[in-house]
Amino acid sequence: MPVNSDVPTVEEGSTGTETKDGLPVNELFYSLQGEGKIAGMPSVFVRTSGCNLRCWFCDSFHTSWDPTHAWLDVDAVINRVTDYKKANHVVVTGGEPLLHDETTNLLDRLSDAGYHTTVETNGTIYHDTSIDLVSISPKLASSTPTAAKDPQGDGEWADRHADRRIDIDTLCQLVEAYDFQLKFVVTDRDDMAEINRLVDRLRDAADAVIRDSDVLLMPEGSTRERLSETRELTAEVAMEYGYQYTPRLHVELWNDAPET
Ligand SMILES: C[S@@+](CC[C@H](N)C(=O)[O-])C[C@H]1O[C@@H](n2cnc3c(N)ncnc32)[C@H](O)[C@@H]1O
Ligand SMILES: Nc1nc2[nH]cc(C(=O)O)c2c(=O)[nH]1
Ligand code: SF4
Ligand SMILES: [Mg+2]
Repeated sequence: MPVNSDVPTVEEGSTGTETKDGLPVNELFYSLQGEGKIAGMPSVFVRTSGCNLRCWFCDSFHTSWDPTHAWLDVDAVINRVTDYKKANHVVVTGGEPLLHDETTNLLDRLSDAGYHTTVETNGTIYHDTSIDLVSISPKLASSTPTAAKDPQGDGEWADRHADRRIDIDTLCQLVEAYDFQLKFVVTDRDDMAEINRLVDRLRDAADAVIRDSDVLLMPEGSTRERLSETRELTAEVAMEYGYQYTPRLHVELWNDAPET
């Protein structure tokens, strides 16, 4: 279901989806989970629009930098999910799906209906809801949209992004409440120092065990061409540090096609 309607005006500093009834849905589709511990699993994806961060590399530009969506109520989302008869897994992603209070209702309803739920989140927002796997992707300094890297402006989001991207208390809440994976986007070997520091801080602060196998390294790249530049380096550092490498199966299979 491509969704492309009702584009809001984006004020400076807004998430791009100020409140209205229902959920701002950018796309809803059936694919294979491409990333993480359950990569390969047939899954329905619900992609909400609006984000509190602005990674320069965001592969979902139309949920963050230029949010586009239709407003769907939870019943409508559930109806569309149940159209995919073979799916037992639902991935709720974005944008930042936990920005929207209504996402908690969606997750509770999906769980009541018997689905396994994964939430893909940047780890800056906590909600008490029905999540079987929280896939946390904390954003590293290398994700900051500096003037040189900003995809559409002059670095206006850089400070706000840098201030918001890591919130240790919220990361602790998430790993304490749910089964989790910590999925870091690797752009360069230099990212490893920050990843190790953050994992150490979390191990100190959180009342949950964080195994090396809960730490996943994912190569940056939203195209096959870019992935071919980052994946060997990412595989090497995964072996060096004992963390798990995660592919981006959907990019390998379908490149940057929408609804994959
Ligand atoms: C679009 S984000 C949506 C969920 C949430 N906002 C987040 O960042 O975790 C979905 C996943 O794609 C990853 N991602 C986004 N752009 C990427 C890129 N260019 N290369 C690799 N991973 C990327 C994010 O880190 C996250 O794990
Ligand atoms: N196939 C596929 N797997 C994914 N896993 C996480 C995704 C996301 O955008 O959050 C994603 C995605 O966009 N497509
Ligand atoms: S946090 Fe996620 S959705 Fe938001 S800009 Fe970064 S990658 Fe995109
Ligand atoms: Mg994606």
